[in-house]
Amino acid sequence: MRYLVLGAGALGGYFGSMLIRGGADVTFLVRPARATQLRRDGLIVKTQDGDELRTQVKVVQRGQLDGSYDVVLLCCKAYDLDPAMDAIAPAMSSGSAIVPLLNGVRHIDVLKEKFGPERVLGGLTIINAALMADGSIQQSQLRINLTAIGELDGRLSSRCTAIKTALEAGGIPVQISESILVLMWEKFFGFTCNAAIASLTRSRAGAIAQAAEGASFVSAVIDECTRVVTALGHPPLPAFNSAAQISGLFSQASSTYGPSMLIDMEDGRPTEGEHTIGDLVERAAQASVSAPLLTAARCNLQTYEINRGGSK
Ligand SMILES: NC(=O)C1=CN([C@@H]2O[C@H](COP(=O)(O)OP(=O)(O)OC[C@H]3O[C@@H](n4cnc5c(N)ncnc54)[C@H](OP(=O)(O)O)[C@@H]3O)[C@@H](O)[C@H]2O)C=CC1
Ligand SMILES: CC(C)(CO)C(=O)C(=O)O
Repeated sequence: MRYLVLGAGALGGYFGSMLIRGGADVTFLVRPARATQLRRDGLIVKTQDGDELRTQVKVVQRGQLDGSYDVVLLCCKAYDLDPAMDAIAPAMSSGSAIVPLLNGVRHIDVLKEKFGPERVLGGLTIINAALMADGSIQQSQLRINLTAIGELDGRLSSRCTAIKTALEAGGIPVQISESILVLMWEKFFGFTCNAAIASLTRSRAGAIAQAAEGASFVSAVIDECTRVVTALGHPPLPAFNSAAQISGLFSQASSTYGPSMLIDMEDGRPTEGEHTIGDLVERAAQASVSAPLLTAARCNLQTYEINRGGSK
C-alpha cells in the first residue's frame, strides 16, 4: 500500500517514521520550509524510550503528487484543514482512504462532504509528541499510548486491518474499533475538559493543583462538559473513567502537564480552539444547553487570537 502523510509535524512525523520502520512505502506531503529541512536533516524522531530514529524520507509538495495513494494520514492542525484538503485532493482515487488523526470531531463531517463518506475513516491517537524548534519530533514521557481507527459505519474492513498491520509492524499498537465515533467523542470530552481548564487559567496542572479554588474549578468544568456531551447524545463511557483521570491530572502539585492548547498559547501559536471548544459551544447552543464555562474558555481563546494578531 502507498501511504501519503500530510504534514511532518509531531503526529505526522511520528506515525510516518514508524510506518517506514515497519517497511511501509511512505511519502510526506509538506510545505516548502519543512521540505528543505527534511531533505537536509532527515526526519528525526526521539521516542519516550530514548531511541532516536533518523530517516531519509520521500517528500513532495503541493502540486507535485505522482498519482494516487491507498491511505492518506491527515496530520495537520485543524486551522489548516481547508488547504490541507486541497493539497491531498489529487492523491485521492476511488479506493483511497483518509485516516484523520486530528483532535475534535468536526473535521469528520467536513471530510465526508469534500471526499465522500466511503473514503473517510475515523481515528484518534494519544501519543503526546511535539515538533521541536530544530525540526525533530520529541515524544513526551506521558505514557498513555493509545491509537484507534475504524470505519465510520462500524463494519470491519480489510483496509483497517492492513493499516493496523502496517502501523504495528513499526511499533504503534492499534485498536480497530466498531464504534470509532464513540471513542472520538470520549477523547473529545477529555480534550475539551483539559483544554478549557488549562486555557482559562493559562496554567500548567501543578499550579492549578496548588490553587485554593483549583479542585473546585476542575470539577465544575468536568461537570459542565459531562452535562453538555450527555445532552448531545455522547455521554462519557464509565469504562474509561475519564472524569477521574482528568481530576487526577490536575491534582498533582509538582505536575508540569499542559494540554496542547495551552502549549500553543504559551508559544504564541494559533490554537484549535474554534475546532474543539468552539464546536462544543455551538452544538450546546443548538441543543439549548447552557455552557457558561466553555463559552468563557471560547471567548478567552478568541481574545487570545485577536491579541496575537491572528497570523500564523
Ligand atoms: N502531537 C500530539 O501528540 C497529538 C496531536 N493530535 C492532534 O493531531 C493534529 C496535528 O497535531 P500535531 O502533529 O501536534 O501538529 P504540528 O503542528 O506538530 O504538525 C502539523 C503539521 O502539519 C503541517 N501542515 C499543515 N498544513 C499543511 C499543508 N497544507 N501541507 C503540508 N503540511 C501541512 C504543518 O506544516 P508546517 O511546518 O509547514 O506548518 C505541521 O508541520 C492536531 O489536530 C492535534 O490536536 C492528537 C493527538 C496527539
Ligand atoms: C494528550 C491529550 C490527550 C490531552 O492533553 C491531547 O491530545 C492534547 O493535549 O492535545
